[in-house]
This record gives sequence, structure tokens and C-alpha cells, in this order.
Amino acid sequence: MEGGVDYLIDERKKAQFDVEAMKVAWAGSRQAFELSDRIAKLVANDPIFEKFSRPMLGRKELFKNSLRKVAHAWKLIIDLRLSEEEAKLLRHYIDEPAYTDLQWEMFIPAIEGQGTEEQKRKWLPLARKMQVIGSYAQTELGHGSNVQGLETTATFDPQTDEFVIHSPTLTSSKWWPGGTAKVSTHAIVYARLILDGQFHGVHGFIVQLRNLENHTPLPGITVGDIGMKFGNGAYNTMDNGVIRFNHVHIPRNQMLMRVSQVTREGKFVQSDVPRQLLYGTMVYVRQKIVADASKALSRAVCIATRYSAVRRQFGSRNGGPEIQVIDYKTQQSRLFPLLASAYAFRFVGEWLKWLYTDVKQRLEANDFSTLPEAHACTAGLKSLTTSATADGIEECRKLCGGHGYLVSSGIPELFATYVPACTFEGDNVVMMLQVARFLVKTVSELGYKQPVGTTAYMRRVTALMQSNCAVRTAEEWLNPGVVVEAFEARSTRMAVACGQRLAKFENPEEGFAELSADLVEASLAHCQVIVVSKFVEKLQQEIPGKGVKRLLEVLFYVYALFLLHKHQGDFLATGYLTPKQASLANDQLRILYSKVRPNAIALVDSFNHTDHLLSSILGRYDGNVYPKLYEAAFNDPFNDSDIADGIHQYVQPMLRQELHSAKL
Ligand SMILES: CCCCCCCC/C=C\CCCCCCCCCC(=O)SCCNC(=O)CCNC(=O)[C@H](O)C(C)(C)COP(=O)(O)OP(=O)(O)OC[C@H]1O[C@@H](n2cnc3c(N)ncnc32)[C@H](O)[C@@H]1OP(=O)(O)O
Ligand SMILES: Cc1cc2nc3c(=O)[nH]c(=O)nc-3n(C[C@H](O)[C@H](O)[C@H](O)COP(=O)(O)OP(=O)(O)OC[C@H]3O[C@@H](n4cnc5c(N)ncnc54)[C@H](O)[C@@H]3O)c2cc1C
Repeated sequence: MEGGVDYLIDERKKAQFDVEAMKVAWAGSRQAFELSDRIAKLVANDPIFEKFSRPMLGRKELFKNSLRKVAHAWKLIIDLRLSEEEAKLLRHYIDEPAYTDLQWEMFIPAIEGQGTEEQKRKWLPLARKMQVIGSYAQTELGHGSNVQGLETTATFDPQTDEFVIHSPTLTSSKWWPGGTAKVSTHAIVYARLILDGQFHGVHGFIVQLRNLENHTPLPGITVGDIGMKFGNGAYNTMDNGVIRFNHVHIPRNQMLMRVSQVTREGKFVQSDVPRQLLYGTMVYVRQKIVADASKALSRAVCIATRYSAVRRQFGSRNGGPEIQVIDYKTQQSRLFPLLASAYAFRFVGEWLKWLYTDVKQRLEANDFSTLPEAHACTAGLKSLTTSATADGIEECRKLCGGHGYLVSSGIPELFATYVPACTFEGDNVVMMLQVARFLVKTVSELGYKQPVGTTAYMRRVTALMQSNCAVRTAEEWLNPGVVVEAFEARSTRMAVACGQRLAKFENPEEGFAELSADLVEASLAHCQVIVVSKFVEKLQQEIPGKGVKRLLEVLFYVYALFLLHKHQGDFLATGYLTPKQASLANDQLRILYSKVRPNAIALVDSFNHTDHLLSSILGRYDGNVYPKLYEAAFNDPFNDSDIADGIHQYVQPMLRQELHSAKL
């Protein structure tokens, strides 16, 4: 058999649910589906957005090509009068990190969240029309996670009514801001505010970096690219920059002043707005990153699933075909939990978007009560989903065997582009430690304050600590209440145990540092409660389409019981489960895999990914893998000639034993 076309045709016939309806369930609504389908096709059919050749380009060519794509996209946005939502989808489907990510996802949101009404009136129209291009310059060479440790200074000069932005040390050089090295005209620079010699915390300042006429850096500003990053194409389309400021003057009204103000006289005024709002842009982007995780994981899973149905190894009987690798139980036990995770992350991402929208409305009305929970949820779910997605993409590479390592599989570039999400916008461990602070506080207040929101389950602390799981058969695991209760009990017990151990330390900060590894595990357990519960809530809604809800239920159990199996040490150590019950959960998992199996291809088709987005020969919709792999190999510019450059110079002299006289 040359290709896998027939295999995928057969696989699609096996589906036990309405794929078109599942596409709508995945997209969130029919309208969302139609919108993203239209934009995906617009990108896929436009040759300027071609991306197969990306990994072969040198850095300068790669970058220039990326600038061309952005300019073309902007032209489309104007010519086709695309809405902001459509424009965001366009960026998603172009699938190339670029300075516009920072413009739209950080620069503009930072001004929206931290600027005064006057600042918003001035800067937002300019930014939305791309008349200024902004980036987000927070991280420095010496500090990223520790925002309060930033060293750049913004000193008020009452003589001129200006701030003087300065980089006093090498380590204070801004380092990493995307879009900054070559493109952005402005940046939100985070710096230590100094008034009359006194430090007043870290704040954001709008600083012009380049001349708007000729694009040269302004006096006092040294700016450049920080160098090649992991992977060839991948994140190297982005110009992550280094900036040094040498006493750069900016007007006083370019400090973002919603949270605190500096008066003409140089007095510091702290408003009622909590200082944490300075971190608001990060809450927004973390929520976006969670929504993006399901997109990235679903791409890798789609490739690995289609290829697993095409690929055959071993087991031929009487000259018949060999076994499709997707039929190996080991392949299923690695692949199907990732398939289920993609759906789980999709639904928790939907919920988090709702939570963020609610918090944003409250913040606009000066209600800050839900900010701590929003921070803990976005930080924790950002950490959980990006870690699982990065690991999942790498697992998908292995699931594709040797061919997964080829750039033409689409997986290496996806991995290289995705993996910094575990670090940027908050290192994943540092983020889990933020959840831990929130949990420790919640647990310490249990006696007199009712936990709310995502920790509301801890109201039942006594029951969750005392009663144990009642499951007696594998079948009894197929009950959402039973599953959720198991996760809640494990999380509560881990959090309470941490709280009890912390209480033994005289100095709480010392205790927190000493127990931090356990606290991270307890935080992960709590975040898993959120994902599992939000999946159940999704299932409680009306989900139209033949067999759609039933398949989503199967995926829910796969996701939850796989986690239970993976973390069974926690479930057993906390005493909620017996080894027998954990083993029954695993038995049920095997049964569930056989329910997923006939639907696997249809479930990944439901992501509605175009071949352009996947950019993968192994994941082609038509399954025509082998002929296309063969064709791509001979289309590689390296195969232009049978005799590669350097063969005559370096190989032939060796073959002829003439190296002594060769010119090397
Ligand atoms: C195409 C790429 C493919 C990848 C996929 C991604 C695509 C995503 C889709 C769209 C988005 C595109 C975006 C563009 C790409 C992103 C590029 C990345 C940009 C960056 O990385 S910007 C830099 C980000 N930097 C960080 O995240 C730094 C992390 N550090 C911190 O957040 C904080 O410093 C800290 C939380 C670790 C500690 O802060 P500190 O001041 O020391 O505070 P504490 O004393 O610990 O806490 C004080 C108090 O405040 C609370 N708090 C902390 N943070 C927040 C917050 N954000 N909101 C609300 N409250 C907060 C904290 O809990 C404490 O509360 P308490 O006193 O305990 O009650
Ligand atoms: C591709 C990419 C794009 C980026 N874009 C931008 C941008 O546009 N703008 C911008 O400002 N920044 C940007 N960044 C920077 C990014 O936000 C930081 O790298 C990130 O916040 C992590 O901070 P760090 O580098 O200081 O890591 P560090 O904090 O130095 O982390 C190093 C190690 O120390 C551990 N660690 C640190 N603190 C603690 C602690 N308290 N307890 C336990 N362990 C700890 C971490 O877990 C990690 O293992 C980008 C980074 C990348 C990779």
C-alpha cells in the first residue's frame, strides 16, 4: 500500500457521531465555527501565507518574510473591513509569531487596563490604526520573574516635568521584549519610580523608541536583537530585543497612571485601585495562553492520530495488511488522553475567558474583589495547560516514530514555537507558587470564612477529609459526581496537609520556601479540579448533534481517569482511594480507549484544522503520506544537485588519500 488515503476514508466511516455538530461544539457556537472556518480558508488559499519553506530560511530572510506577511494581513484587514475578532483569527491562522502579537495582546491591553481615560483617548486610536507600534518591555537581563526586582529607573525631573528613563547597570538592560529589536516605535517600559530620591514601586511608562519618520532609534536608546532562539523557523520570526536607556526623557503624562499618579509637583498619589492592577496585562495574556493551549495540542494530536491510522507495523497474517499502529493499546494509552486533554483545555479555556470578561467588567467599575481568584486561576491554568501541551506535543512526535522528527511532519516547529509558553508570561513553577499562596490563605481561613469560586468545594472540608471513595466496580467510575469528588478530596487533603505542615514553622515564609515542592503539587491538584469540573459543567449544557454528547462524555472520563491513574500516588497517599479502586479506574480506562478508537479520526477532524495550519505531511487530511513524503524529500533544495557543495573539496580528497595536498 503506497499511501493511507483508503485507510482514512475507512476510518471516517466508523464515526459514531455527527462530525459537523462536533465541529460546532469544539468552536463554541455555530457562529464561531463559521467565522473561524472562513478565516482559516482565507489564509490557507493565500500563497503569501505559505509556511512550509519557513524552516529553511536564514534569519534575515525569515524575518523579512514575516514583515511581508504582517503587511499583507493588515492590507486584508483594511480591504475586507475585518472586525477585531476576525483580525485576531487571521493572526492565529497565519501562525507566525510577530510584533503584532505584542501590539494587540500586550501594548494595547496594558494601556486599556492601566491607562487613564485621557491616556486611552490619546494612545489607543493610534495603536489600533498601527500608527504607533508598541511592545511590552518588562523583563530585564537580570530579572524576569521577580518584577519588584527590576532595576530600570524612571526618575521624575520637576524642572522639565519629565521622567528620565535610565538603565543603571548591565543587568537592567531590557531583555526579551518581542517586537522591540527591529520594529516597535514605542514600548511600555516597566521601571522603578523615583521621586525626590524615594522609590515608589515599579510602574509602566510609554516610551518612544524610534523616530517615526526614519525608524532610527532615538538618542539615548541602544537597541538590538538578543539572538537566535530554539528551533529554526519557530519563534525566530519574532525580534526579541535588548534595550539600554541612557537618561531618556519622556513627558510626565506617559506614566500609566490609573493605579497611581505623579503630580506636576512630583508628589506620589496612590488611588483606591490595588497595585496588583499593574499586573493586569499578565492576567489577560495568561487567559489567552490557556485558550491557545487547546489549539496547539489539538494540532499535534490531529497529526499523530491521522498518522497512527495510516502507519502499519507488524502482525501481517497470510499476506494481509499489517496492524495500524493506532490499534496498539500502548499507542492508544499515550494518544487518547492527549486527544481528551485537547477537548478538556478547550472547555476550561472557554470558561476562563468568561471569568476574565467578568473580572474585566468589575475592574472597570472599580470592583476588585474577584482579582485574587482570577490571578490564581489564570496563573495556575496557564501553568497546567502549557506544561501538558508542551509535553503532549513531544509525545505526539514520538507517537509518529522516526517520521515525526522530520520538519515536514509539522511537529518539530510546533514544539519549538510552543515550548516557550511554559516560561513566558510567568515561569510555570513560579505561577504554581502563586496558586499555592492563594490555597494556603484559603485553607488557613476555612474555620471562619466560606471559600468561594473555584475553591468553593473546600466548604465541604470535613466530608472531603473523612469520607472515602465508594467505588466497587469499574463501571461505577462512570459517574461524574464520583470522579469530581475524588479530585476534590485529593486536592483538599493535599492543601490541608500543606497547611498543617506550614503551621509548624515559626516563620511562614521559611516554611513556604521549605515546602514549596509539595505546595506546587497541591496547586496542580487544585487546578486539575478546575479542569475536571469545567468539563462536567460543559456536559451539563445542551449539546446538539447525534452522538456528540456521548463522545464528549467518553473523553471526559478518559481525561479524568487518565489523570487519576497518572497521579494515583497522590490519591492513594491521601487515603481517599484504595489500590483496588485505583486499579478499577485503570480497567475502565482501557474500556474507554476502545470506545474512542472507532471515533478517533472523526474526533480530530472535528478540530477543523486546515492542511495549511497543520503544515504536516503526516497529518494530511487525505492521508496520502508516503507519496508526499517522497515528493517532499526530492523537492528539498538540498537535493537540487547530486553533488553537494564541498564534496569535491573535502570528501573526494579523502577518498583518494590526497588530503595532504588539499586546500581546506
Ligand atoms: C505564537 C506563539 C505560540 C505560543 C502560544 C501563546 C499564544 C497565546 C495567544 C495570544 C497571546 C499572545 C501574546 C504574545 C506572546 C507573549 C509573549 C510573552 C510576554 C512576556 O513574557 S511579558 C513578561 C511576563 N512576566 C511575568 O509574567 C513575570 C512573572 N512574575 C509575576 O507575575 C510577579 O512578579 C509574581 C506574581 C511572581 C510575584 O509578584 P510580587 O510583586 O513579588 O508579588 P507578591 O509579593 O508575590 O504578591 C503580591 C500580591 O499580588 C498578587 N498578585 C501577583 N500577581 C498578580 C496578578 N497578576 N494579578 C493580581 N494579583 C497578583 C499576589 O498574589 C499577592 O497577593 P497577596 O498579597 O498574597 O494577597
Ligand atoms: C519567547 C519568549 C518571549 C518573551 N517575550 C517577552 C516580552 O515580550 N516582554 C517581556 O517583558 N518579557 C518577555 N519574555 C520574558 C519572560 O517573561 C521571562 O523569561 C519569564 O517571565 C521567566 O522569567 P525569568 O527568565 O526571569 O526566569 P527565572 O525566574 O530566572 O527562572 C529560572 C528558574 O528559576 C526558577 N525560579 C525562579 N523564581 C523562583 C521562585 N521564587 N521559586 C522557585 N523557583 C523559582 C524557575 O522555576 C526557573 O526554573 C519572553 C520570554 C521568552 C522565552
